[in-house]
Amino acid sequence: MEPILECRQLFKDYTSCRALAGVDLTLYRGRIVGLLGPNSSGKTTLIKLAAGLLAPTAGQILVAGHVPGPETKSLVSYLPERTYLPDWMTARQVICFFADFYADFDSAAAFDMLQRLGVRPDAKLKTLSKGTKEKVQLILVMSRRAQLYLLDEPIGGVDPAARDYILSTILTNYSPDATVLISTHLIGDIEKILDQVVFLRGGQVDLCATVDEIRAERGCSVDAFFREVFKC
Ligand SMILES: Nc1ncnc2c1ncn2[C@@H]1O[C@H](COP(=O)(O)OP(=O)(O)OP(=O)(O)O)[C@@H](O)[C@H]1O
Repeated sequence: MEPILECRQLFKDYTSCRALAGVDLTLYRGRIVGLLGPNSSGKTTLIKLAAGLLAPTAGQILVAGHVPGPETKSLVSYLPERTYLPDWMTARQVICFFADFYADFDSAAAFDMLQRLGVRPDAKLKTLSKGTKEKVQLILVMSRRAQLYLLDEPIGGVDPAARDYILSTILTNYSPDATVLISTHLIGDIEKILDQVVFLRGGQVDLCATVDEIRAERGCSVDAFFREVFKC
């Protein structure tokens, strides 16, 4: 099976520091993968490279066999760590905007999720709380029929009760051959939906394993294992 994401000796330097220092990683289709690591380990940088927002300093990153660029924009649905939606628009207007912009956007699914999460479609985004804006943004991203979803800290501001619905939405609302890569610090909440985890440390892959392997071989949850591995 062709990998959905491949990194070979991937380096990314900013002017002041090296964020990725030789990442080798292969992700296959049909998985939900947690991208985990302490602050500054390079998670956002890796996601931005996969989304085509940054270019590697050295090495290679491929999405479905393509260098991230115009061909991969239609394959990748990206949720940035910060909200970027225009505040003066309503949720309904941004859904219509996405439907115009992306051929693979499912407006009916988006309105359905909005209703289930109790978000009023005609409320202007600037009147919504931070957590509610995050819900709208996640709904938009997950309503595309993409092959690779890149979610950078998707539910940091969402209350714990809504998190469970959102996680089951993430689980059920994407095509079975798509892969979801989620960067998060909320490991305990998210690990129930993960198939696989990648630990980043200092811009390198420290561990790439299935959740079942961690539970069987380490005898603990991913959250407990992460705390042990990255203990300060
Ligand atoms: N635009 C930038 N210019 C300069 N340095 C940057 C820039 N973006 C990130 N960095 C640096 O690159 C390193 C990796 O940052 P990155 O945001 O990828 O880490 P992260 O694992 O996502 O962190 P966090 O968990 O805190 O969100 C850090 O040392 C950070 O300071």
